[in-house]
Amino acid sequence: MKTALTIAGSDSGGGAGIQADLKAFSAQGVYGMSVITAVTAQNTQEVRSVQDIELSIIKDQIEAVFDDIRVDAVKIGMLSSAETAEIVANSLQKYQPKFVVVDPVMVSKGGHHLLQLEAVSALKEKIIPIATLITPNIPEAEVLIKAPIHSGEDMMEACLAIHALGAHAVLLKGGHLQGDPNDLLFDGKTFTWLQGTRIQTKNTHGTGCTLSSAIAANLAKGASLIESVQEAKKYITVAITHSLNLGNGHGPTNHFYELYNKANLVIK
Ligand SMILES: Nc1ncnc2c1ncn2[C@@H]1O[C@H](COP(=O)(O)OP(=O)(O)OP(=O)(O)O)[C@@H](O)[C@H]1O
Ligand SMILES: Cc1ncc(COP(=O)(O)O)c(N)n1
Repeated sequence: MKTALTIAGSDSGGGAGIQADLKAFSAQGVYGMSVITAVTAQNTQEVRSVQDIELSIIKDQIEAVFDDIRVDAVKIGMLSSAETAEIVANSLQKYQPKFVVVDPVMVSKGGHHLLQLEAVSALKEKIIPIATLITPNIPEAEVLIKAPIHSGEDMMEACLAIHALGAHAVLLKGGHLQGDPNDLLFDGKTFTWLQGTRIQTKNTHGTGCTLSSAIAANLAKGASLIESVQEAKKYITVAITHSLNLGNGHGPTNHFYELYNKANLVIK
């Protein structure tokens, strides 16, 4: 069985972070493992508090996994602090995983900072250069390139600028722009648009976590970058279509694998 490792924060509400990542790995038929960087006390409405995990424990978790178990792909989510970003980058240096998908998580749907502002430069300098693929949403990309993004043309410019920071490929998610959520993939040579159809729901907690984990799972299974992104876009679209009305805020997406396997959806 292929394997994937998520390095991310825990969401007690189960909709985002490590919990979403492991659900997505399982639904994709990949064995999931986790390194927890921070514990959040969170539900569908808010992040109440955050406890960063001690740096030595983060390093130990990474080493415990890699020293014993084959890791076919890594996904990185919430990093919280500059120190955590650095210890993750330095620890991965030793093991050189083949695929590293980075979801540059910055702010929760409820507006809570999940990456300290002063940690953005560590993300740029330490983590982006080791990314096979980085998957920012529009606000995250705006922080990375320090420029506003309003149109498809702006999205293309942003992909080029983020690629220049050292990521091998960029998937810029268009969900935060008006209209249909079309995402743009740049692999260093070619631009590919992934067309979406906007689903009218408030239950989109953890969509970015789910998408990036589904991409990592497909890379682990040996799919190409474009195939992995298309399969993951299909997965997140089905997961949002059947999202769950749990809690009073942004409910979670639905990882029930039978829905996905039965869905006759083609992403172009
Ligand atoms: N309402 C929607 N209907 C269909 N697809 C959507 C919708 N909202 C987002 N998407 C898609 O879901 C994926 C995740 O994008 P999004 O922009 O929501 O990420 P994100 O903001 O990083 O998510 P999060 O911060 O909740 O983890 C993208 O492929 C995006 O196009
Ligand atoms: C631990 C953790 N990781 C990531 C997110 C982002 O998800 P969202 O933007 O849907 O709040 C989150 N809320 N919590």
